[in-house]
Amino acid sequence: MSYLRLVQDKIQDLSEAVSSALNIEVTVVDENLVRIAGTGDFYHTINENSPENSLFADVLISGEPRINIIKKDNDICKSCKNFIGCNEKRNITYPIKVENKTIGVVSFASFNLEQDKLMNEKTQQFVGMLKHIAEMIEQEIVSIKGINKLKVSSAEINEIINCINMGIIIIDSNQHITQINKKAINLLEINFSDKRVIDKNIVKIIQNFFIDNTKNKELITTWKVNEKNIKVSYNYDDILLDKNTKAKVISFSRLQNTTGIDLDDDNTNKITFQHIVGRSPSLLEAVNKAKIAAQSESTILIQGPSGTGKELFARSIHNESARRNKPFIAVNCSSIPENLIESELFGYEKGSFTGANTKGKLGKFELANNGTLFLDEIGDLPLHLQPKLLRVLQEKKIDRIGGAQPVDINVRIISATHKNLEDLIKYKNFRIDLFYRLNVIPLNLPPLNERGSDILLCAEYILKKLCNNMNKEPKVLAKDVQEKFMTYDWPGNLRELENVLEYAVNYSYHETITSNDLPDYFLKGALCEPINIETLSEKGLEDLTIEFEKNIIKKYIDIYGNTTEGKKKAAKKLKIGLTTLYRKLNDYNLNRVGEK
Ligand SMILES: Nc1ncnc2c1ncn2[C@@H]1O[C@H](COP(=O)(O)OP(=O)(O)OP(=O)(O)O)[C@@H](O)[C@H]1O
Repeated sequence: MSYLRLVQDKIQDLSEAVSSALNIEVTVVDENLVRIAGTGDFYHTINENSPENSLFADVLISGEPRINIIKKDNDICKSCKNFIGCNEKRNITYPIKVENKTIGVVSFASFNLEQDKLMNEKTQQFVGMLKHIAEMIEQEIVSIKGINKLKVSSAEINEIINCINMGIIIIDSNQHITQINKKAINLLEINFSDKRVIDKNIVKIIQNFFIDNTKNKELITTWKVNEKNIKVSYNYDDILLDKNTKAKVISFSRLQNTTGIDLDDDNTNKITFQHIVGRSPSLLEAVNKAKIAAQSESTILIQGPSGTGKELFARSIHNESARRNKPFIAVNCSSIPENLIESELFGYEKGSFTGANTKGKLGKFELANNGTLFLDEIGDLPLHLQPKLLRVLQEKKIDRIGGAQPVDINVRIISATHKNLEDLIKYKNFRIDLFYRLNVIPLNLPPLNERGSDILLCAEYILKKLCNNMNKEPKVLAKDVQEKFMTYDWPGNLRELENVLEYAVNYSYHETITSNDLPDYFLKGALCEPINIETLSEKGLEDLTIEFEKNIIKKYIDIYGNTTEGKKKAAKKLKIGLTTLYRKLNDYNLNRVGEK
């Protein structure tokens, strides 16, 4: 994986902003010549390779900018494999360098006469902007590399790869595993923690491990793990962790086996309605409605605030439906970069995304065939993909990217959102026709603070589970803790309850959990503490802003948990990228928040 890929969605956002401000097209290509971002015509070839004899390759190799290249007159362009298919007129390409090594290029291009005139007139200005963009990207990469360098062998790198919804294994030049993410552990069904895998030769885990030495391909193979055959599609990249350490990053996902049982998602601990705790009328109404819905084939839309159990409901419905032995595939529409959602959902044909010879990729719809597709955070599905989803719902066919024929599909859709879809419809961010198709059976989950004594029932259930998992003696809540639980607002709902209890189980040394064992933020009770004007007078606005930001970040981590998942949630709530959150946690020395 190139470093540019780690910030792909940011670079795409930046390219789109620059393109609309300047009215020219922008693209960024990484050191493997893979297009990372692009606007206009370039957009359609994101993730594809540029030819090896292209202008971009020339800038990558020389490390020098190429200015005002007119395609029809330029020798490199004329000998480029893509000369005929390329509609560019004029181009300025600038190298992106990190520590004097060219790791990619950023390019402005014209595709019509108006853009061409503009580029000709403003060449110097554009070169200056390209230099600036290249430096911005460089700074972002340097900060990521900084983390890598500092913590190459620490949990930090693991946290980053844990955010990726694919199995990731990093091996050194001796084939010893240096990092593995949780998804990989799940997919390979290894029943012990990453600590016992790290430093092992990969063949001790994947007995028949062998890497086909053709780069940039997505390959399909069957790995033997603990005498079990696991069919995967994988690819790999060589990376340089620091000056001397070469590593391979293997990314993979699991494919359906011949029986059609879901292998892609960890649905092994079959969750059913029995796992949904609570007796409050609003919850029971939702459970009863969901049980009836499980017997039908209609689409279901689950609405409710974050952490109220939407995924738990979706899995329960699937596992009690006629599709229970077929795949349950969950997709979080907000965590996949916008430019990748289409290929994630619908897949692509061989050759349409390059890594030119790739065997194509199955989309989530096909992986979920005959089963259930859970579209979480459906409110974040980009507008331009909404008609495509509507078509699948209406016609039960999908169009793979680059595919000639539609593919028949039999998938039940359960979608969920914490957003108010009616509001999104009002502001034209969600199509009303799609809403009606998804919302055949609406399920509304109440927030925890409206479930009355369910709070204590859930607390008891979660406490038992936690003590069991953490090998601790069973614990109970002191009376005053129960009272606090009943009056607290629970903005993070069940997830926050789980986090508060996990903290308490860690820090209580007695059978009874008292207030002393609870995290500070919970005891203070509110997300934002009131501002005391008296204590502010000495500080300037900048210091106060920093302090405020630090407090907010700390409290969100407290609520959502100091885990990768928790950080993802916190970043989402704060509307910042995960990389930004990591940087701020580092800057504010908050990497150990949540610990007393
Ligand atoms: N009624 C319940 N009883 C027991 N555990 C629950 C209940 N509801 C939710 N949980 C637990 O709370 C956690 C959060 O639930 P879940 O992920 O399903 O919420 P969500 O609404 O999908 O959250 P988000 O919108 O943030 O994705 C999970 O660990 C889930 O098992």
